[in-house]
Amino acid sequence: MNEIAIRTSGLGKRYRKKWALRGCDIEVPAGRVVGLVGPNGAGKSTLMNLAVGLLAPTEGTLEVLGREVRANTVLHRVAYIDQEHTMYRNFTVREMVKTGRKLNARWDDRIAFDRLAELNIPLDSRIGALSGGQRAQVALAVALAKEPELLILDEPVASLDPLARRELMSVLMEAKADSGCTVVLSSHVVSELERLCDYLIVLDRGQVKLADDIDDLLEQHHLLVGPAAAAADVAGVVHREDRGDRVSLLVRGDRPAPGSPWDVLHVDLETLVMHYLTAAAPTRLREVAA
Ligand SMILES: Nc1ncnc2c1ncn2[C@@H]1O[C@H](COP(=O)(O)OP(=O)(O)OP(=O)(O)O)[C@@H](O)[C@H]1O
Repeated sequence: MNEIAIRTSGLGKRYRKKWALRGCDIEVPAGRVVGLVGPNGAGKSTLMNLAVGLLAPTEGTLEVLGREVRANTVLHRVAYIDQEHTMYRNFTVREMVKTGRKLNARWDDRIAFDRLAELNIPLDSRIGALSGGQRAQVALAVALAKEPELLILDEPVASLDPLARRELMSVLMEAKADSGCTVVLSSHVVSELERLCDYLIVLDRGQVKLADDIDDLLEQHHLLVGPAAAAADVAGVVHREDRGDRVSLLVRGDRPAPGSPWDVLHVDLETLVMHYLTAAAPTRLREVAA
């Protein structure tokens, strides 16, 4: 298996005059569960669509599973579930599985049928008659029957209620444990990703703000709270919040030496991401986030 599942260099995609993604340099290690986060319009779907060959780059390079993405080079090894869990609504569940078998060279019916049986999803139901949670489960079962090495899911739980979200994520994690494939999933909800993912990519207005192991990110960052007058001496400040003569700093780098004027606090992932996004955001967004 390749050690890098997705490698991009200077990757960019422009729609007419507007860049949806630009200067994107990432290396996603294989076998990981990757969270892709960012506000609306950050470029998450664009990056995912590039990775599965649904869009062509405007500039830069993109390799998936060790090969440059061109029509059909690697796509039989990649499965993609879009935000709408797009499927033929008039097909029955069984017909969806059969269609998958016809369309894919690599395919194992049993993977889909076993998962659908475990979830008590009737094979003769029409897709359009299923609940949102069931439809998402069928989309996942069909994607897994492809035995993908890379599974990409664009906001897979956005339209689901909390119970259906939990069930889908638990099936996803079980499948990941069984197959060892690389999983990339996007979400707006960082707390949801923290439990599932071990690698994080943060996008904001088409730019990569962070791309790293979650454990490393948490290890490398800390919050310093102390006198505003001492802030100028601190290196690696990502975000600053002033409160009178006190200041709170999100810092990437070494912790201060003992005896410094700073209280050092642990930072959780949600706070970390929010600070990166507000650090880069226009004033209006900073006010909303405060
Ligand atoms: N087909 C298109 N034509 C023109 N502009 C587009 C098109 N698709 C996306 N964009 C623009 O590109 C930018 C990135 O969009 P993208 O859908 O990749 O963001 P996203 O992070 O997935 O957003 P969301 O969380 O809302 O789904 C946005 O400004 C969007 O308006």
